Amino acid sequence: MSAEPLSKTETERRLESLPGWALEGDRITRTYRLPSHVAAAALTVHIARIQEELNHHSDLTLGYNTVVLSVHTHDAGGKVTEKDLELATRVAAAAPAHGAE
Ligand SMILES: C[C@H](O)[C@H](O)[C@H]1CNC2=NC(N)=NC(=O)C2=N1
Repeated sequence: MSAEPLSKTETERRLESLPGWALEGDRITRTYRLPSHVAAAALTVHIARIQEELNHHSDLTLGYNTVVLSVHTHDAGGKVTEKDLELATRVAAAAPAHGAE
């Protein structure tokens, strides 16, 4: 998978198919709200497994009933690449089963 930086325009176009995800500076971000703290913790573990599988890791913050992801590609100088979008797509597919919104 390409680790070439994507343009702001291209990134925002791709995020149109990822509801709730946003481009903030040079990162893509998403806040998930969960039914409980334990549900949020379980989603965090699930995301960690996906990140290990992809060998691509976000900053992942567990709150009372939230999970916040913020990610860019270090190997591309901290810019957004296809790898970030792949991670977002995988997380977006996994989150609903946890009751995430
Ligand atoms: C050596 C290892 O493959 C690299 O450090 C991986 C690990 N996880 C990563 N995560 C992110 N977000 N960007 C990277 O460039 C990256 N590189």
